[in-house]
Amino acid sequence: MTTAIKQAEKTESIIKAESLDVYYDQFHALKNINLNMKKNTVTALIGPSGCGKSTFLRTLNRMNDLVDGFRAEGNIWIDNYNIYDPKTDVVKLRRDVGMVFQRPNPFPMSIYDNVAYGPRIHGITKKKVLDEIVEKSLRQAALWDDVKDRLNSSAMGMSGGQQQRLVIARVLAIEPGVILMDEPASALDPISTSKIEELILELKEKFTIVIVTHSMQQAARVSDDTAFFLNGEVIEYGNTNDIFTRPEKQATEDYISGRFG
Ligand SMILES: Nc1ncnc2c1ncn2[C@@H]1O[C@H](COP(=O)(O)OP(=O)(O)OP(=O)(O)O)[C@@H](O)[C@H]1O
Repeated sequence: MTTAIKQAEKTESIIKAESLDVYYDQFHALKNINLNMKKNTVTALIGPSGCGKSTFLRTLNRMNDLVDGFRAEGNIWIDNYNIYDPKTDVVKLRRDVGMVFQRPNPFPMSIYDNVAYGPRIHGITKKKVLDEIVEKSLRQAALWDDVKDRLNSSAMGMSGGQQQRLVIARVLAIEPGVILMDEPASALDPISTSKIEELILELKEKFTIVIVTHSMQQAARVSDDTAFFLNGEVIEYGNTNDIFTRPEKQATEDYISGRFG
């Protein structure tokens, strides 16, 4: 394969929102969103509270379907399929598009069983295969060395930062292409936060990541592209370095310099 082709593959867009409008009953929560995210990149969604970041993130694996009064118009393409097509297999979508929440939410079971949970649900029963998946996922989540001698201990005995990396390992075990993260480090101490940030940078080699964050420093450290949301609209979207050093819109500049939000 030539370098040019590899490069083209790397920059191919994997997530595309086209004229997306979202409503909660009469409330117009997202207005004409158009974003085009490339494979193996990290996109940060920033903006003040209530501007629609989480709503947008949750439309990417149809988590909002469960919310009363939710309605989406427009299209979201992930890996060339329209996820709002009525024929979409939502179970498969959620396997392809994993999600990590603000508070670590390990299941009350062993470390091993947390990671093996998804593969088991998807029909994998052979111990040897599960062992391999568990080890690989824990290694990818930079947790293997911490826990390899206590795989059968309860996940509830881990620190908050370890629990969040375990949750990431649980997501990785089902081999998604895309990982959504909703403020994944906001409940963690600074050391655990920097471990999660390092992990994000490693994971983007294999996955495409979309992260909601309230930390401008975090967005600047981990993301390639940034979308600035305000009142349900994307005000500015582009290369993170450009957005942070020479934003085109006054509102973006005001937000990133801490003048509101
Ligand atoms: N289930 C819901 N029903 C009705 N309105 C909702 C619902 N979820 C969110 N909203 C509204 O949609 C708007 C966007 O909310 P959203 O949670 O997406 O914002 P956000 O930018 O992620 O905020 P934060 O940074 O505080 O998490 C807000 O006005 C919120 O009140």
